[in-house]
Amino acid sequence: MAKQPQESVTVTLPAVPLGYCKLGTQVAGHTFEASNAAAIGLLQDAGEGKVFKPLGKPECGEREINFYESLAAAIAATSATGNDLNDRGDSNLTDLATLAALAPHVPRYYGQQKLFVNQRQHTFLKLEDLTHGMSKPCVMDVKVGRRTWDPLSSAHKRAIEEQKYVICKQQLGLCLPGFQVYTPQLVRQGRDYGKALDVAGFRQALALFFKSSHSSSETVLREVLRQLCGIRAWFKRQRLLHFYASSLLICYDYEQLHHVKQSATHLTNGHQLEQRPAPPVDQWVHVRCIDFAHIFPAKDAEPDQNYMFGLQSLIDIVEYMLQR
Ligand SMILES: Nc1ncnc2c1ncn2[C@@H]1O[C@H](COP(=O)(O)OP(=O)(O)OP(=O)(O)O)[C@@H](O)[C@H]1O
Ligand SMILES: O=P(O)(O)O[C@@H]1[C@H](O)[C@H](O)[C@@H](OP(=O)(O)O)[C@H](OP(=O)(O)O)[C@H]1O
Repeated sequence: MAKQPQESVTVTLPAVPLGYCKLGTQVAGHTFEASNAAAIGLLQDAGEGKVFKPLGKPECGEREINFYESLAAAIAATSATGNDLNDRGDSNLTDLATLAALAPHVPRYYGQQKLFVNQRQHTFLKLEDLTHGMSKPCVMDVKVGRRTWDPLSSAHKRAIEEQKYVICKQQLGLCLPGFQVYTPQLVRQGRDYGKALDVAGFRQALALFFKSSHSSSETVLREVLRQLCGIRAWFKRQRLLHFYASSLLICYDYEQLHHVKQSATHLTNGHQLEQRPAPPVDQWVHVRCIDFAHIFPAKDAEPDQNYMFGLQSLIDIVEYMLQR
């Protein structure tokens, strides 16, 4: 039988549902790959302000869903009982109140959503887009903790994790899998850049990200410090969970730096300026805990020293930048 001529079809991956696209501001984590239909990254919807995170490996997805669902249940229980769960002497209720207190430091969760991507159905977590409304989003993903392997990791996974970002991880309890910043040109760096950094390089990357030479960087740094201290206060209080390989996502809008500068000029020389005043800083600077794929119950109700060590290093670096 004569062979039919084959039509060559070029499929551009990812194939995503109408109204969705790749999350343009994703700086780290699992991403789409042009020639691998199984590689799935984060999606965003058209202007709705939500991101969609794929569940990934089954055990990771299950832990992350459990985390967000438990947090949602704790928030519901706390609001139903008028925020007085701590005073009732019931340890379960106290735990719910403690967990609920993490909510301001985590992206809002809107449940699960199934979407067809690359011709297969995947489950996604629907989350608040921390960069929503930013015209020039600067985004940094900082992974926290000297130890980034969880208690169920194989010896192989443990070895892989211990060989990455070695200097920063061991000395600071931090690593830098990716960031993007406007300078004003958009500069993006990924995991290879982060893996090559020593402590001085890590500090320089933060100086670049926060534009420590820019006159408005103090406003951003003070707000980042305030939010980091809020997260530290929660970790000091809680004995429920240990976070492995979890990140802090730091986002701010480069565009707003000019408004801050103009408001400052307005105040100092008394002239009327046409420009709008800057919105409140917590509307365009966000620091949130993300990535709960390796979250585990705290063993023997111990505090999460591994996370707190890294978090304190980041706070020390930000405080140092503010003093200069
Ligand atoms: N709520 C959010 N809003 C905006 N961007 C987000 C949000 N969550 C995640 N991102 C973006 O996606 C990236 C990856 O997120 P996340 O760490 O949750 O994914 P992951 O694939 O589990 O990562 P890893 O490979 O480290 O396990 C972040 O660095 C950030 O750029
Ligand atoms: O920092 P890198 O070099 O990007 O390394 C990745 C990072 O450690 C992720 O946390 C991990 O995903 P999990 O959290 O899902 O384990 C991923 O494992 P994977 O390649 O097995 O997915 C690693 O490749």
